[in-house]
Parts: sequence; structure tokens; C-alpha cells
Amino acid sequence: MHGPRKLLVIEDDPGLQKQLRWAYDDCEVLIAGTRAEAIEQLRAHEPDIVTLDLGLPPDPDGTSEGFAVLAELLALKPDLKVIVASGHAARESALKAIAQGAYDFYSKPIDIDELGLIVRRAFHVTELERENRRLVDLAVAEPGMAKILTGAPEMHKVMRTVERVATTDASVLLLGASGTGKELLAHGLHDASARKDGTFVAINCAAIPENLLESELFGHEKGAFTGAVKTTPGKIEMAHKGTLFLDEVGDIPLSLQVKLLRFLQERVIERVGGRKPIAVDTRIVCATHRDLDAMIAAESFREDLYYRLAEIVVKIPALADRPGDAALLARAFVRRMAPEVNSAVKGLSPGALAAIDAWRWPGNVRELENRIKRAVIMADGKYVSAEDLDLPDSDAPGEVDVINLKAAREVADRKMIRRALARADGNISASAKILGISRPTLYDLLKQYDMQD
Ligand SMILES: Nc1ncnc2c1ncn2[C@@H]1O[C@H](COP(=O)(O)OP(=O)(O)OP(=O)(O)O)[C@@H](O)[C@H]1O
Repeated sequence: MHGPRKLLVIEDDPGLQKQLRWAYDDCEVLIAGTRAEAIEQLRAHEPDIVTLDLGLPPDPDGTSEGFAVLAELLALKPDLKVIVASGHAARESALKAIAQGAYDFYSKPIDIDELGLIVRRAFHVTELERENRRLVDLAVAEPGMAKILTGAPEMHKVMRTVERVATTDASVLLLGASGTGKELLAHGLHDASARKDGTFVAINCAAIPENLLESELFGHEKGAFTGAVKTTPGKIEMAHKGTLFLDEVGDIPLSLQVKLLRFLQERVIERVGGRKPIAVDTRIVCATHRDLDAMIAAESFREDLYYRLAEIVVKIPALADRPGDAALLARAFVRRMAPEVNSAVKGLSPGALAAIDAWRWPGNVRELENRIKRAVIMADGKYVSAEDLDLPDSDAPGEVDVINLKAAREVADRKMIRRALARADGNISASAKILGISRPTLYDLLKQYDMQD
């Protein structure tokens, strides 16, 4: 636990304030009687848990002020756990509060013991979440396979396979779309193998012009061609006693495929312009996002080379097929990048997380990493928003699932109203026209959803 547990009690009844102040002896209790006091306490002390009485002045018998406070608290600190108390039309307002991001609720009159249990449980959950985040951070710091962050069973299976084959010397072909983590896995495989003290050498076969690729792979002797001013070993030689990662292996031209095959059969190379064979002991891992089967059928990839390279084939799922991973990785990237590029940023807003969950991620983890980096730089508050990520606002209301049709309608209403107001630059008559409703109806909705400001 970091410092003492801090609980903010938002309650306007002085008698209850007093009672609650002394009810929790294992945490620091802060008291607020109004919205302004509550926000001040939140800014000053950053409590983890809040209990909120929905009936606050100027609307002590209703819930409008309570909901306004809830919205403001969560906008400032999206991971705040707000426990809502309501006596008035208790069930309906409790459900509405949960839909808007409250953590839990209880009905008045207050039973101090029962409320105490709810509060302690919320603190406990907060501490578990913190511990979990700490473990994720540790995992990032470790070498090899531990650098791969995932909570998805599909990916755990891939990692287990890679770990199991790492100890053999079999060649491994990693198949997956761009940015799915093929190079990271290849590196993990090297670190988990007996060759881990040797060098891991990576070469992207698609990034090097065809006429230079041969010399990159096999090296050249001084004077072998114009510009060969000194003898240079190739990547294959550099990976002696280590692992050679051939990225985009499907892009190797046919002429070089023959030469690579010969190396795999005889385990010796000859530098360009050289005459003496050099023995090289290396493990080959390769990757491609191309359809090698189709290339073999079209005779643009040699089948005999394929069987040498693909003794073991591992398929890596796309990020969109690893449920929950986009949000997990996004959180980890924010924590890793914020201290370097924008230390004011503390996390992602519920809207950003919803948008991340809804996006298809065609560029996989690489796209996610890039978007987060840009967004952390762009963010001007503590929390990265969906707009910072340049992602469309998602339909989901933050981290909370829609609990019923009414809540779903409200989410849709809010979204359309926000858009219309933005398009009409805040003009109510024009917004009402865009929405196809009357001005009074729009006013009613704005009031109902507390969207007046
Ligand atoms: N599971 C993961 N956990 C943490 N970081 C990851 C994960 N997967 C990928 N990354 C990061 O995402 C970026 C892209 O990964 P990597 O280069 O391994 O993908 P790739 O499949 O080889 O991409 P390409 O096909 O475009 O070469 C890297 O910065 C890598 O560190």
C-alpha cells in the first residue's frame, strides 16, 4: 500500500458527517458537503474511494446534483471508486449511477457496518489492482519471453510452443500479420534457447534492395564489386553460435533462395568474391506475412527451402483476436512512455479504453504502440482521451457495460447530442434541427442528461 488509505465522504448532513468521520479507524477520512468541496478534496488528496450521497444541495431531495458530482469526479479521476448512497427512488438511481461509472451503491438509511464492509472491499480491490500493475511493470523489465505482454490464452499457447521448441535446434517459421510481435517472439525464442549467450542477428529481407541482399546475408571480400573497399562478414556469419532471424523471408528472390538452401544443407557459406568455405553454426528463425503456400504454388518460393525453414510453424494471432489485450497493452505502454515523453499523463480515460476495445487494430501491436506514443505526447490532461488517440468515439459508455435498454438509449442520445452541438457550435436551435427534434425537447434532454455546461 502506498501511504494511508484515503476515503472521501460526500454528505451534506452534519450529523451523518460526524458519524462517518469516526466510522473508519483504518483510513484517513476526508469530508465534503458540496460539489465544490468534493472537487477540492479530490484535487488536494487524491483519495481512492469515495462515498457519495446523491441528494446534495441545491437539490437535496433529488439526485441531479449528486449525478453532476459523480460525472465531475470521474472526469477528473476515471479510476476513482465511487460508492453511491441514495434514498430517493433508490433502485433506479443506483442503476443509473452504475451505468455512469459508479463502483457500487447502497441504500439509505445508512448501516455503518454494512457500508464499512463495502468500503473495505473497494480498498482491497484497489490494492489488488495496484499489485497487478506492479507485476505487469516487472514483467516489462525482464528479458526474453517476459517482454511479451498478454492476458490472452491464444497468445499464452503461442508462447508455450515457442518456449518448448526453443531448446531444440529446429528451424521455426513465425506466421502473423505485420506488427503482431514476430520479432519479439523470435528474440524470446533466442533468449529461451541454449544459444542465449550468442548473438541474435535480425535482417529484414524486404527492406534491403535485391542487389545488396546477397552481400548482406553472405558478406563479401574486399574488391568483390565496386565499392567493396573492405572485407565484410554477412549476417549469417555474425549469427555464428547464435540465432539468425530472417524477417520477411518470402521476399528473398529466387536466385538467393538457392544459395540460402545450400547453406542450410551444408552449413557453410562463401562470401561474395570469396573462395574459401566458412562453417557457420546458427539457428534459423524466420517470419513472413506472405502466403508461402500460394507462393510455392506459383513457383516464386522454393518448396525444398520452405521445408528447411519451417520445421516448426507457429501462427501468431492478430491483436483483434486476443480479447482484452489491446487495453492491457495500451495501459502498459502509457505507463512505460509517459515518464519519457509527458510525465503529467497518468492513464487512459474510460472513453479512450472503450475506443481501444472497439478498434480493429489493422496494424496490430505496432499500431497500438505508435498511437499511444502520439496520444501521450498530445494529451493535455492527466488522462489520454479517445480524441488524443485519433480513434472514433466508441458506443460503449466507458468501462461499464450497458445494463439495460434505457441506458443504451441514453448513451446513443448523448452521443448524437454531443455531435449535433459540436456541428452547430453550441447553438441549441441549430442542434435541435440537426437532430430533428424541437428546441424544448432538446432542452429537456440536456437537463435530463446533465449536459447543460
Ligand atoms: N505482446 C507484446 N507485448 C509487448 N510489446 C509488444 C508485443 N507484441 C509486439 N510488441 C511491440 O510491438 C512492436 C512490433 O512488434 P514486432 O516488431 O515484434 O512485430 P513484427 O510482427 O515483427 O512486425 P513486422 O512484421 O512489421 O516486422 C515492437 O515494438 C514490439 O516490442
